[in-house]
Amino acid sequence: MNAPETTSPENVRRVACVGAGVIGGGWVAHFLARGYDVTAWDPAPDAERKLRRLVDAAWPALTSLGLAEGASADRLTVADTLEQAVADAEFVQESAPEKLGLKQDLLARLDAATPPGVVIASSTSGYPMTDMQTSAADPSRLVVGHPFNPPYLIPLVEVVGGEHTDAAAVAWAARFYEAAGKSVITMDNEVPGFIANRLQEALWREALHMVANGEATVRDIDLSITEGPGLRWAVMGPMLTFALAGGEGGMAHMLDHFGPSLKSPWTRLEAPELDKELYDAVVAGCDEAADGRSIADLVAERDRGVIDVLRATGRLDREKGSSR
Ligand SMILES: NC(=O)C1=CN([C@@H]2O[C@H](COP(=O)(O)OP(=O)(O)OC[C@H]3O[C@@H](n4cnc5c(N)ncnc54)[C@H](O)[C@@H]3O)[C@@H](O)[C@H]2O)C=CC1
Ligand SMILES: C[N+](C)(C)CC(=O)CC(=O)[O-]
Repeated sequence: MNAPETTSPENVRRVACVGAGVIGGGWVAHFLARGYDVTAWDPAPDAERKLRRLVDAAWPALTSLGLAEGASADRLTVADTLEQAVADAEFVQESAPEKLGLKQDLLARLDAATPPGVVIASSTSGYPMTDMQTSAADPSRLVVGHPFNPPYLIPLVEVVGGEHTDAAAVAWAARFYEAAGKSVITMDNEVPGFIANRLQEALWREALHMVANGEATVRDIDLSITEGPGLRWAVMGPMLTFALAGGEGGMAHMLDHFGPSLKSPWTRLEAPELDKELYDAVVAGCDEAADGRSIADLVAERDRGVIDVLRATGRLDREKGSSR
């Protein structure tokens, strides 16, 4: 970074969130619950109303998890301009739409307006930072901090820099997210699609094939995960889960036994064409699966379920030991 960092990651008090939709709003709720002062900016005319509604909807879940000392939704300020939002920020989280040109311009604007030495993270779900940092005067402080929806409940953040990012900025961001209660995976190189999204997209691609081919309904696909592997994945990842499939022989036996099936042609399908038929089938299938529940109902149901899983697997107890 061009200037020495002004605040250590553990001492950050003021965070700016730029872009306040599903993810930016989720970040705002998370940082507020962790006791930060948060300034948000979003150019949409009704952004403040939507943001406060999102925070209000998340607050009961966050309260049941336990708020940091002094945490309050009143510590949110919605700024009139991007420049005002970041003027005093000690960390900036960008969560604008996933459009490369927009991210390039926005990160350059943020870099110009944010105090020197302050790390700026993008929530991008797939662009490499090398491609996004092209217009910034100081690209060295720009990192990816990829969250999972909703950022106020799902702990994981994937952190990685670009070719022009200073390694110190990546390390600073990882320490900051950890101090803010997140679980961090730091990548040394720009893995295409990061780690978790590569895995999720592989599953998603196969699910779309099955809907397109009439092999499974949207409901079958969701049930196959929630009543099947998804239950195990909340406890152990796919690697250790499959090691147990090898019995006492562990992963070695699992590979000897089932390794050859990896060569089956269906295990590496190309992405299906997202034509109107498939699009309509997936949207209609989700409406049917929602069974009259609104998006707000589903968000509340998801949040309750995630909290139950975090609690049942001891993650909340572990978190109590963290600094915030
Ligand atoms: N939706 C998801 O599940 C996840 C999304 N992400 C990433 O988070 C970012 C935001 O995605 P969502 O929140 O889903 O989108 P969204 O559409 O819900 O929100 C985007 C917000 O950005 C605002 N915006 C538009 N132009 C802007 C600009 N020039 N500067 C600042 N804000 C601007 C919009 O008014 C809107 O409120 C994307 O990079 C996406 O890839 C990451 C993880 C999960
Ligand atoms: C759908 N998505 C690719 C934007 C999802 C993510 O990036 C992470 C998540 O929340 O699953």
